[in-house]
Amino acid sequence: MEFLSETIGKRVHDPYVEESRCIMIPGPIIVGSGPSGLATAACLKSRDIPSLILERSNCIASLWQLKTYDRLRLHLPKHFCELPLMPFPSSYPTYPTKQQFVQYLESYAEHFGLKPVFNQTVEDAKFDRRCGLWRVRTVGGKKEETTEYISRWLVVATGENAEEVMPDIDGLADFGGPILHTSSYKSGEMFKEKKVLVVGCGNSGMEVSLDLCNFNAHPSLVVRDSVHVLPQEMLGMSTFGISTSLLKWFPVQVVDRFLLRMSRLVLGDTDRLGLVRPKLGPLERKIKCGKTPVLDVGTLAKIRSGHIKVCPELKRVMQHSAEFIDGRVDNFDAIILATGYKSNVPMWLKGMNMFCEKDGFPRKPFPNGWKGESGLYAVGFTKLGLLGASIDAKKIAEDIELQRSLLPQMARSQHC
Ligand SMILES: Cc1cc2nc3c(=O)[nH]c(=O)nc-3n(C[C@H](O)[C@H](O)[C@H](O)COP(=O)(O)OP(=O)(O)OC[C@H]3O[C@@H](n4cnc5c(N)ncnc54)[C@H](O)[C@@H]3O)c2cc1C
Ligand SMILES: NC(=O)C1=CN([C@@H]2O[C@H](COP(=O)(O)OP(=O)(O)OC[C@H]3O[C@@H](n4cnc5c(N)ncnc54)[C@H](OP(=O)(O)O)[C@@H]3O)[C@@H](O)[C@H]2O)C=CC1
Ligand SMILES: O=C(O)C(=O)Cc1c[nH]c2ccccc12
Repeated sequence: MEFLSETIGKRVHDPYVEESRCIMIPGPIIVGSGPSGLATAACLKSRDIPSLILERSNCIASLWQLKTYDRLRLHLPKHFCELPLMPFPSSYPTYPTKQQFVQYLESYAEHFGLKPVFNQTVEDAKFDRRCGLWRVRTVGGKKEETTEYISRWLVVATGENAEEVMPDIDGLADFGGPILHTSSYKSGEMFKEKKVLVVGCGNSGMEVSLDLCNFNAHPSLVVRDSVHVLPQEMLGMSTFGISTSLLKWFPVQVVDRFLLRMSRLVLGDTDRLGLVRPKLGPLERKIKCGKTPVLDVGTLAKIRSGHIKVCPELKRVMQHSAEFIDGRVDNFDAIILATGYKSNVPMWLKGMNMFCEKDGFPRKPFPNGWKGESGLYAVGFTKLGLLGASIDAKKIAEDIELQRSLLPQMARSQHC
């Protein structure tokens, strides 16, 4: 098996070998080498099942390595974020830094011998009913060539954050200063003393605003609607940990009432700061609408002290300023779009009912979204972060092992 995957690896990387155009894969094809893809490949490997990971970028965990800011830390305690079969080093702090998390993922890939094929963007994946196989077409490599990979199983691990959401704001194209999405923001270094408009108040908008303050920039945060802000910890424990424990015993509405009462005690009345709370509670809203509550890591204090201004919805943007729906106009030097991300599955996975065309998520909600038909799987679309990805990965590996054991011996040894 090892030998075969190596041969395949060579063929894939060798642009002069004729067969590299169409490659039969002995195990599942996994699209995406983020935490979800790596976790699935590791769980498969632990069951002696080889897999091939296709990754559009040139490294593992590209979201974490290329699209996040320097000061990012995990905002859930580390034991909720570790991948299956390998814990975080005990020397890591409760909330590891981005660099530590990436180092952990690098060690994880090395430990399980995972070698994704980089620079391979999956542009099309179809199930060929005539032969019962998946045909996955990629573009990439030095010569931007097309390759077709063929397998019995396809694991979608492209993530909930595959593409940036770019908002349609009147006049944005006329703005004279820099406009960047949070996925390109590294630090506030280049914004010292500048007035920066941050559009969007999810965790990214909140944390980027705080980072800007720490670099002596002057951020204004657009809160167009409502938002739940919770303390990262309460009663000396993580809010996320308390929530998951309580959810085992109480209905979500009861847990939400408790969280809101505690938040009020720890953070005070956030409505007074312009951060109006939604009608649905924080966990119920996360489950029903996929909106992650903000875990406060210091932004509220900066709003309270006036270092971060809160603004209502934007009406329009002009060359050096912005107008808000309350009629207020203010000057800005730069705009940061903290407007979130979306799935890209509908762009490349064709003809399968498992994913919703509109939002690119599995139609069945957690815990049932991981398995589709014809050997199709989804990992990391649970809206439960890394914890959800680990749960999916384990189930997928177990299921593929079962499916494989049902194949006739001949087909198994021929890997198709
Ligand atoms: C700033 C930020 C902080 C976060 N912090 C936390 C946290 O503390 N805890 C937590 O649990 N979750 C957190 N999350 C949620 C995040 O979704 C997970 O941490 C995790 O990255 C999900 O892993 P994934 O593998 O599913 O997706 P990703 O990490 O997005 O990996 C998907 C991979 O698929 C590749 N890909 C996409 N499309 C294609 C294609 N067509 N062809 C080939 N490859 C493709 C991408 O390049 C990428 O490498 C955070 C998210 C962000 C944006
Ligand atoms: N430390 C950590 O662990 C961090 C984790 N994350 C995670 O990464 C994921 C992505 O987070 P994030 O990037 O914040 O994205 P989110 O989708 O969570 O938030 C996007 C925000 O942008 C707002 N928005 C969208 N369009 C507009 C518009 N036209 N005008 C004004 N506001 C707009 C949304 O408002 P509305 O709600 O009204 O649609 C929402 O508040 C989340 O799961 C988050 O938890 C992010 C940063 C740090
Ligand atoms: O950080 C994220 O994006 C996650 O999805 C994990 C997460 C952070 N805070 C939460 C609150 C409720 C459920 C999941 C999360």
